Amino acid sequence: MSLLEVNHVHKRYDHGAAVLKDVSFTMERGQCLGLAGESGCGKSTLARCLLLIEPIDAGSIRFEGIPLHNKNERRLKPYRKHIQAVLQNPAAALNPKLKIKDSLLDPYLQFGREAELKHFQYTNEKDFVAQLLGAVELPSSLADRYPHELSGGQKQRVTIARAISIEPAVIILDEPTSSLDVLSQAAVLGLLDRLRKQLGTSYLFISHDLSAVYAMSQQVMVMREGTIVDRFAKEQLFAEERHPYTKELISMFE
Ligand SMILES: Nc1ncnc2c1ncn2[C@@H]1O[C@H](COP(=O)(O)OP(=O)(O)OP(=O)(O)O)[C@@H](O)[C@H]1O
Repeated sequence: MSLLEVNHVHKRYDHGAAVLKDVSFTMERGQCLGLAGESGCGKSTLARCLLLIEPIDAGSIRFEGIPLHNKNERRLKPYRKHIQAVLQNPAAALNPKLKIKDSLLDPYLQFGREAELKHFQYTNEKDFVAQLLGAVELPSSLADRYPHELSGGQKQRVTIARAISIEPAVIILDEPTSSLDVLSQAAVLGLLDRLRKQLGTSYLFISHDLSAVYAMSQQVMVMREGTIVDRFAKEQLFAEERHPYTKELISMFE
């Protein structure tokens, strides 16, 4: 059984045109599945549907075979801990009024007891926060700072630490490095890759940049105007049977 199974999902915003059109795919355990496509094609909408923030209009989303789509909040709560997110703008993702340690503890306080941690151990707040900061290669001295006292790269590492804190099965990474400079981008991508291997987490890695998706993923999907037009193993990127749109995206980074 696949970890996450998306079947024939359709989505439109009120009175607007269809944004997701018959989207189907599966995600396997421990893998990074990439999703590339140009701005506005519906990638973030798909991310929000998978994070159960946006309802879908038709189709299904299953986690370990259990349907999640359009369940009420009470019935969804047990599944929210399995699917976490790291989004484009870390400044917006962190509450400016909370110290880093309090942002880091938030998911554990919400879901920790049910999370059955294997890699991190919770003995007390201070030690747990230090373990999380260590995992993303930040000093524990940052725990008492506020977000505005951190660089963009450090903030994004904090949002990654927060996402992994309850060891979710899936992390949706929606353009996680696009607000960072080139050096920080490479460092954060390297960190994400190491953490996936260490923790066995599955990633959906979303980017407009096919070369970043290629670098991170074992399987790649290409989206165009709300439809997945191509899916292939990374090694098949340059194969003749690639969709013409994939070839167009490849030509942009060659
Ligand atoms: N909350 C919303 N209400 C109405 N329309 C929306 C909403 N969010 C997104 N859209 C529209 O849905 C379409 C897809 O947007 P989406 O953000 O999913 O694309 P994207 O591929 O993630 O783009 P980008 O890479 O620029 O973030 C766009 O036409 C956008 O204007």
